[in-house]
Amino acid sequence: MLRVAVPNKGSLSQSASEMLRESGYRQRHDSKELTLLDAENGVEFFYLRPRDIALYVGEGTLDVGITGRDLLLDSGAKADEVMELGFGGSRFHFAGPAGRYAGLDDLAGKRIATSYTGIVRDFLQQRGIDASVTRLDGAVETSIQLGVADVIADVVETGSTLKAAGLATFGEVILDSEAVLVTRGGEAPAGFEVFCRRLEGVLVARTYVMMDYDIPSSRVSQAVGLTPGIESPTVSPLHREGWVAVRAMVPRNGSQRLMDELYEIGARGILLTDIHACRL
Ligand SMILES: Nc1ncnc2c1ncn2[C@@H]1O[C@H](COP(=O)(O)OP(=O)(O)OP(=O)(O)O)[C@@H](O)[C@H]1O
Ligand SMILES: O=P(O)(O)OC[C@H]1O[C@H](OP(=O)(O)OP(=O)(O)O)[C@H](O)[C@@H]1O
Ligand SMILES: [Mg+2]
Repeated sequence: MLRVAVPNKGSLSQSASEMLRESGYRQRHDSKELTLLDAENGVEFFYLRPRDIALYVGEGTLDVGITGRDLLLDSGAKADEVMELGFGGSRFHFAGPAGRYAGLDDLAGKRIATSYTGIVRDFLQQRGIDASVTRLDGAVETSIQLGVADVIADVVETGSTLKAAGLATFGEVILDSEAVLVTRGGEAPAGFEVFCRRLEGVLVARTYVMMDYDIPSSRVSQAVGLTPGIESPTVSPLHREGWVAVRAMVPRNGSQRLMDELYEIGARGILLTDIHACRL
């Protein structure tokens, strides 16, 4: 049985369960359920705080986990990132009252509030910056107004929370984060490869669409240059003399522009269809 940790609450929880469901696994229907056994697929899911997930995996108590890259690094756990999952994207930034701070040089001697003390302390140490770090559980933006800190270091997604608090980021992005799959390294546990392949299948199905079109044979090499597919496109004869049908996976982004270009060079009957799952 592969033992998998899944975020039970917060920004990553819903998308993680959705991805697992799309990968063909059972997921809980009630957010109070703490574990769920999917015996048919040989997986047991444990719903845990995303901040704790890398620790369980690093200790070897659980085999695989879904968490944020920022939470993994902050934990200092002996777990490794093995796959980006394409959701839960955020940037980790220093921020202060808008207009007051110009760059990281301004951090020296300041009081920094954050929920991610591991990341912040490592960063300050690497840069040789001397500043004090206070750990807060959340709502760190308010700590400046209340006089507890001069600067915060926090997750920024849309930036609307910072703006509402009259704060602005300064300096470079400390970390680009997203949801990732983590394991402990060493020998892969039984069932791990199948689990990864299923998630990869969903990632690819989300990123690609299937494109079909008909084109005169004389233009096929030009068309295939535009839609090379993953291995190579399928080209089949049509009943109509001098025409072929082409089928290839293409990136979802830019697929409308690609349809325009194919039309320009003589393709007709151009169809786009969603892919629901795949194994490459
Ligand atoms: N808008 C966001 N706010 C917070 N975390 C976010 C956001 N968008 C993505 N994330 C990512 O989600 C993870 C944090 O999730 P976590 O559940 O610990 O906090 P949360 O979403 O703020 O939930 P809560 O504060 O309600 O417990 C991090 O990896 C973070 O980068
Ligand atoms: O850039 P934004 O889209 O505004 O999102 C980022 C904000 O969301 C999170 O807070 P959350 O709502 O989780 O509250 P918390 O501080 O209590 O964790 C995070 O800590 C930021 O404050
Ligand atoms: Mg939060």
